Amino acid sequence: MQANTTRGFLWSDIETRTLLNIWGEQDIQTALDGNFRNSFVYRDVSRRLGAMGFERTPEQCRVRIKSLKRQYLLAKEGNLRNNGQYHKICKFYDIMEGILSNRAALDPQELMDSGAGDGLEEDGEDAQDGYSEGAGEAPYPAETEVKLEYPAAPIPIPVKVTVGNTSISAKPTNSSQVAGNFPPRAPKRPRKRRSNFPMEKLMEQFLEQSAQAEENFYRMEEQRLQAEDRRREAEHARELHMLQILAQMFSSRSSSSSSSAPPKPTPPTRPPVISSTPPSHHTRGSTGHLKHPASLTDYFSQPVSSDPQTLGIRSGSVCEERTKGSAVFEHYHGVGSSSHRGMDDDIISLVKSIVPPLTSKKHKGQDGRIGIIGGCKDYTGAPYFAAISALKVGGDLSHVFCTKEAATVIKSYSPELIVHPVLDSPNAVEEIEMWLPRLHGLVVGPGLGREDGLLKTAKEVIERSKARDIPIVIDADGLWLITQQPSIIQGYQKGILTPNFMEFTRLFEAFHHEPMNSSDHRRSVMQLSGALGNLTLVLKGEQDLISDGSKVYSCSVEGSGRRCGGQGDLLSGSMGVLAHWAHTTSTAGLIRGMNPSVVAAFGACSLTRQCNNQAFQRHGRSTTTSDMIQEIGPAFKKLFES
Ligand SMILES: NC(=O)C1=CN([C@@H]2O[C@H](COP(=O)(O)OP(=O)(O)OC[C@H]3O[C@@H](n4cnc5c(N)ncnc54)[C@H](OP(=O)(O)O)[C@@H]3O)[C@@H](O)[C@H]2O)[C@@H](O)CC1
Ligand SMILES: Nc1ncnc2c1ncn2[C@@H]1O[C@H](COP(=O)(O)OP(=O)(O)OP(=O)(O)O)[C@@H](O)[C@H]1O
Repeated sequence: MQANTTRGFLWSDIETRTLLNIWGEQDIQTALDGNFRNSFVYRDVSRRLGAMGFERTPEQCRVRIKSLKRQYLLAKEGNLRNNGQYHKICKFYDIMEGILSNRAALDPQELMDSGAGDGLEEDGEDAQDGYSEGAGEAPYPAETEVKLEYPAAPIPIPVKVTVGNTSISAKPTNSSQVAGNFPPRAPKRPRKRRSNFPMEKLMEQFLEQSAQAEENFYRMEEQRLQAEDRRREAEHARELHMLQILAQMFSSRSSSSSSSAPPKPTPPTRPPVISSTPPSHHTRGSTGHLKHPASLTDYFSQPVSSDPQTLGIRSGSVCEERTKGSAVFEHYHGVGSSSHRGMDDDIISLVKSIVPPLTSKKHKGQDGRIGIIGGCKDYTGAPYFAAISALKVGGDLSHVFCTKEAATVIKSYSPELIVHPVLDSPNAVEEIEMWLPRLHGLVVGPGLGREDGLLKTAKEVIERSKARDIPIVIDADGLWLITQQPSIIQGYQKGILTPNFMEFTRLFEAFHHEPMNSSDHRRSVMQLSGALGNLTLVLKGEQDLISDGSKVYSCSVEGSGRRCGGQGDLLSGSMGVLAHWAHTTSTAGLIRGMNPSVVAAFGACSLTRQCNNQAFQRHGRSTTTSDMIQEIGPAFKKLFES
């Protein structure tokens, strides 16, 4: 028997719909119809579900289907079809109806007649279960560790029914009563009243409330599991960070002790990045980037300040700012400062700290599920570049939401991508929104085009993603949209805009209603970021300038002279993943005094430029974005894992 490896009891609507779609496929139905044993069929169902990004064991799939069939039967038996109540009992009634009505082997009369249990068992799906249905959903063979779809102990469901002015309470003993053994008559009621009582109504209310109780249970379970997930992720991030600090402490100790030369005064060439303790505790390592706290406990327990006012700005210089009792990011570039190698290294070490460890404890999806909104008739390469880059950086799943016409083309580029041909469908927003709860980051714009309908959909998706607090990177045609309606993203702290010079100029002029001062890009970047509500802004170019309105960071990792189209898509796709990692790490309190969006932006810019450099060394003038994508792995390793 297979042990359960998934986390939750609760199936989301989208997960259930996907399961039903798979279960309803012709070959699956045929296999189930024709076979006495069905375990291999559910293995296939589970595998297909996994390919869609939902990890469930075959046993869980089977139990879920069984439960759905029960709900379907209840709704059908309850004869609620005509008054529209059936949806409350069986949310997926229509889909079930569609599948089961096509099932040749299933006699509808038989379905209606089979009062207790599943009522659908004759089709062979459950014939080899090895357990009986009589005691409800719970009874698995003893050795099975599968988490139950329903709680092991039946939930007593108090039912309150109002008839005229009289309230009646009924207490079923367990869920199997709800399922199949519903008493033919309501208990303990005066004969006179019963004769007037609308039995159908009573049953309807009873079923409705039992479904409600079941739903409440699932909701609570979901909340518990989410809290558990967050705790686990924070723990992972914390462990990793402690290891990194330890490694840096050791390396700084060993390099200073291995040196036979007499100790020199500490050169001020590479100032430390992070200080977690008040000035009196500072002990600067001779070679490390981190100002080592007196102890690790101190490091994690200090209060944090990321307030730009607290940090201060000193134009054109590297400076140390010490604020009593606050962890401060100690140096940065003010407006107009030149790039500084030590500075780059310091931010790179922060990027390193957001990279999640690769461990055997994780399951698919935990390191990032990224959505790309883009891909239309004219542009299929851009969303592909963004989506594949997200995977190559270390995201687990990449979804592309594109137009129908673009979908097959994008799929044909790569089996790695999950492609949804929904962007131009009439209910595009709802179709995309179904996936939002599962996405950790969104990239809007690569290859989106500028058709009104598509831009309107993109706008709605951005709004709904903001409501879910999802990091959003906006590039290319997404920036066109923002130029028309800046309020869509203004002030959203998990938003990052990545304009090239042209796109930046359009945005700037839309905001400031005056031409941009092209002699001082730094000032313009800072100004526009401030006007956007301290949103993180990346002006791409010879140097990538990154600002969150309080400081300007410049990324000048060496690239090459090759400017092939699509490099910006590599940048935005990888940034989508890094933004997720940075915000997760920041939530765990592990990036201090630094805006996580800036850390992600800096990481993605460095990576893109490094890829460009490496690809150019191999291919020279013939370098393309695909060549750069091949370099993501080695470049990432070189920058962030060395
Ligand atoms: N393989 C694919 O599918 C790819 C598809 N892509 C997709 O194409 C869509 C349109 O994007 P886009 O960037 O071409 O459109 P747009 O903003 O009108 O820019 C064009 C104009 O801007 C100028 N210009 C550009 N950069 C500049 C700079 N740095 N500095 C100065 N000027 C600059 C340039 O001027 P020109 O050289 O013509 O004088 C030109 O006039 C979008 O969805 C994107 O994702 C791309 O991702 C590539 C790979
Ligand atoms: N002059 C340059 N020198 C070095 N690197 C550059 C230069 N211009 C751009 N880059 C790098 O290429 C990345 C993409 O910038 P680019 O200006 O090509 O974006 P884009 O025009 O939006 O791209 P796309 O072709 O995908 O639409 C930048 O982040 C930067 O790292």
